[in-house]
Amino acid sequence: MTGLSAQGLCFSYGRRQVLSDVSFDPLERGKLTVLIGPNAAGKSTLFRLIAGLLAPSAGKVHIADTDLARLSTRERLKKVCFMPQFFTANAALTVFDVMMMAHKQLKGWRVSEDDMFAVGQALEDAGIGHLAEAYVSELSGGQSQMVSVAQALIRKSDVYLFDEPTSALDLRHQLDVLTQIKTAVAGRQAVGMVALHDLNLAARYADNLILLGEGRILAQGSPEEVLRSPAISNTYGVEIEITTGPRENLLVHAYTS
Ligand SMILES: Nc1ncnc2c1ncn2[C@@H]1O[C@H](COP(=O)(O)OP(=O)(O)OP(=O)(O)O)[C@@H](O)[C@H]1O
Repeated sequence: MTGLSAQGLCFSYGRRQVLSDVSFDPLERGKLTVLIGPNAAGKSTLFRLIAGLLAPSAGKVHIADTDLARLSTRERLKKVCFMPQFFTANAALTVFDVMMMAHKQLKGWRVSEDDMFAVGQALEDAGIGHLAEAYVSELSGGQSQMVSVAQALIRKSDVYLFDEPTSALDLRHQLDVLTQIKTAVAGRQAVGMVALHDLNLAARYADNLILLGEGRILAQGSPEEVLRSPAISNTYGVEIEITTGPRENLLVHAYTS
C-alpha cells in the first residue's frame, strides 16, 4: 500500500504566506523521511497541515487513496500521530500518567492490567522506566523530550510526525531516540517523518530527505542526492562539503565564508 503524499499545499498565517505549492510523491511505508530546512522555513506548519491541526488554503494530503480532509477528527487522529516541537503536559501528573493518557487516547478510559503493562513496557523500551513516578514538573528538558517521543510511539498510527525530537538531547540520546523512531516505523510499516536541523543525523537516519526553504520543496531524494545538491548551500547560506566516512556514512561539514 502506498504511503503519505501531498499535492499543492498552500498555507498563510493571515496575509503571510508560509507554504506555497508543497507537493511530494508518496512516502513509502516502513521508511523514514527527514525534513530539513532553515528556521522559519515552514517545517512545523507542514506537519500541522498533515496532522489536520491547520487547514490548507489549497491542496490535499492523502494516505494511499484516502484524502485526509474527508476524515473525521477522530479518524484523522488515529491515522496521524504528531509529536510537536514543544512538550506540554499538566505538571501535576506523573510520567506514567501522561503515558497512560497517550495510550488510552481514542480508546476509552477504562484502564486494564494490559494497559498498565503496555505503558510500563513502552517506558522501558524508551529507556525511561526510571522516570515513571516522576512528576512532569521535575523533568529536565531532555527528559521531557524523551517522554514526548515515547507518548507518540505508544500510539499505533499509519503516519508518525516528529518535530525536532532530538533538539534537547545529548549525543547518546539523540542516537537512541532516532533509532527507536526508525525501528518503530520499519516494524509497524508506518510512514515516518522527522524534522531535524542536524544534517549529520539526517544523513545517518534518513531513507529519504526533503529540503524545505521559504515555504517550498527545494530538493527531495536520497540523502546523497539532496545533501550534494547546490540547493543545500544556497538555502542555508553556508559552504557545505560532503565526505564519505569510514563506514560509508556521509559526513556533512559546514563553513561560513
Ligand atoms: N501561529 C502562528 N501565527 C503566525 N505566524 C506563524 C505562526 N506559527 C508560525 N508562524 C510563522 O510561519 C513561519 C514558519 O514557521 P514554522 O514554525 O512552520 O517554521 P519551522 O521551519 O518549523 O521553523 P524552526 O526550524 O525555526 O522551528 C515563520 O515565519 C513563523 O513566524
